[in-house]
Amino acid sequence: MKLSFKNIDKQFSGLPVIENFSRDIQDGELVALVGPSGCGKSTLLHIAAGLEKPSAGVMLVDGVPILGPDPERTLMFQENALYPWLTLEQNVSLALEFQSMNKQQSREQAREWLKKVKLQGFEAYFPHQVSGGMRQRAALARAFISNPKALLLDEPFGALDALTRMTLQDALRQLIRETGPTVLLVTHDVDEALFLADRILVFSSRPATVLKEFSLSRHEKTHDLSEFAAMRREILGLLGIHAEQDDVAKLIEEMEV
Ligand SMILES: Nc1ncnc2c1ncn2[C@@H]1O[C@H](COP(=O)(O)OP(=O)(O)OP(=O)(O)O)[C@@H](O)[C@H]1O
Repeated sequence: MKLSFKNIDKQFSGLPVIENFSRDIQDGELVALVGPSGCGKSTLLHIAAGLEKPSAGVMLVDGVPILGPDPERTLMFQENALYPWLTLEQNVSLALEFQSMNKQQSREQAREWLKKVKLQGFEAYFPHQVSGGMRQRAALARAFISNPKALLLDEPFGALDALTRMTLQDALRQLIRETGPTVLLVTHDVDEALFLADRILVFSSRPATVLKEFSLSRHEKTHDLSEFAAMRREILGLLGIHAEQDDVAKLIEEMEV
């Protein structure tokens, strides 16, 4: 599924948030949006989801203007993604029940997906009975179960500790490889963007415009980001974070000496 932002402007009560944003996200591409807090990244995601209408310009899906939300374009948030009164299995199966699949088939598929994200044995647990990382695994299963053509991820692992985040990034990358959706990923984590993305758009503060675009699609990805050190430093610099403030940058610099 190709997502096209065409000359998008967005204001909230006269406050300009997005100015003349145009980009095509190709079928199967993963594009990360990074930028200062409050610059308008989530707003772009909401426009792609059909939850917000642009003030000017048009949002196209495979060349056709979108009319509103659609399960083909699935949004996933940082937290509160699961219903606390439903078990993990019920939470995951609900995505299919909403699409009118019968309950028994939905539950069977939910169990399959929970297995894929390594939650076998936790089907009957409620969200508060498992860890934050396990909740986000279940949220990933729920996002992928309906086989969306586009995934719109808003800081999906932002609330997790660094180690859990890395295992979840691996799980996400595996699921993306298996199912091939187009992905827009909003993240504050430059390393996450470098690890997952084919392309990174770095935004200015509000109103959001693209300061620079980085292409990574030809690189083989690992969590060892030394290959990306220069790009990483440049992105952090564009965001106003300099090496002396950044522990990982310091570490990489020490390694380079
Ligand atoms: N529905 C809304 N009504 C009014 N203002 C809004 C609405 N949604 C977003 N805004 C405003 O638009 C601006 C951009 O918000 P947005 O959530 O898109 O930023 P962001 O880059 O995703 O921020 P963060 O990284 O902190 O999540 C903010 O000033 C926010 O208050």
